[in-house]
Amino acid sequence: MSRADELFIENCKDILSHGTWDTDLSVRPRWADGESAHTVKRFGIVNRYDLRAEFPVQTIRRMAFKSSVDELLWIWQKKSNNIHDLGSRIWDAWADEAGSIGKAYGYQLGVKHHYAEGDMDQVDRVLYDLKRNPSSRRIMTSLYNHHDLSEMALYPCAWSVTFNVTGKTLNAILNQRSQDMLTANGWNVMQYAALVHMLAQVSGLEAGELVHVIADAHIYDRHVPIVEEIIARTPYEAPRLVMDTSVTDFYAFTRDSLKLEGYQSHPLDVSIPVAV
Ligand SMILES: Nc1nc(=O)c2c([nH]1)NC[C@@H]1CN(c3ccc(C(=O)N[C@@H](CCC(=O)O)C(=O)O)cc3)CN21
Ligand SMILES: O=c1ccn([C@H]2C[C@H](O)[C@@H](COP(=O)(O)O)O2)c(=O)[nH]1
Repeated sequence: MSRADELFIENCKDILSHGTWDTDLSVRPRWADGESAHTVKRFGIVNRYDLRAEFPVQTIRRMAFKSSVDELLWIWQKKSNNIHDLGSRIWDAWADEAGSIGKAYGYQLGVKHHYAEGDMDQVDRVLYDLKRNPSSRRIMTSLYNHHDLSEMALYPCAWSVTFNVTGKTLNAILNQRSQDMLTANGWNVMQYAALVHMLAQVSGLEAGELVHVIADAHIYDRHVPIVEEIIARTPYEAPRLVMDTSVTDFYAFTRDSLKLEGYQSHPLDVSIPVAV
């Protein structure tokens, strides 16, 4: 069975049986009908995915792999904060009339900073260090810029990545302050796993481990029946990730450069409501 399923099932069972509900507290997120979106949560979940063993994609529910890679490229490659540059509608609820989500995600990665080696944005700094300073312990990105929080439609959730080169292997820690388990756990894991594979390929490295650290891992009240249904299913084996190996420049990847070969999954007939 896919390791991504195993961990998701384990995490959700833990949250549902030992989690803490915020039903008695006032909360920020709302459902489309205006009701408060409450959650049950566990604090401090750490999941390790060995990308050498298999690609971490859930099979207990069909995952929109290409769409998740498209969002990742929107943030990391296009460095855009405008939904008109995104292929899906997943950020529509947070965009203004011009399509902007404010100074969040892609905007932060596109800001140039001054370093001793020259002016670069955070992505180019990572690409530079992976090639020229692989022994560095300072290869990391951060979207959580307090100076700009008041101008972000939503504060960054998957907010920091620490890269580490060990031998010829590229490992990464994804730090996430808040995780909507049903909507985005599988989504965030597969897109950041894809990022590690892409960065490894253009840096002459092999993808190693993805460590996912989640501070607040929660399940929304209206998601509980859907989670219960999907975690009772029997997972399939993980598919194989096939990458276009001719790509040597991170900026040349497209959503079609990565494919899942032999992806078997269970269909999900209901649509998942997303709390805004
Ligand atoms: N409450 C909440 N949960 C989130 O996961 C979340 C937010 N808000 N706000 C910002 C982004 C938007 N995210 C989203 C929102 C929707 C889907 C979603 O509907 N995914 C579907 C269809 C994807 C497609 O259009 O292809 C899926 O099946 O994965 C995924 C991530 C993750 N983030
Ligand atoms: O990549 C993402 C983006 C967002 N989320 C979820 C986590 C929370 O449920 C909401 C954000 O609400 P906050 O009150 O700001 O924590 O969005 C995610 O899981 N992954």
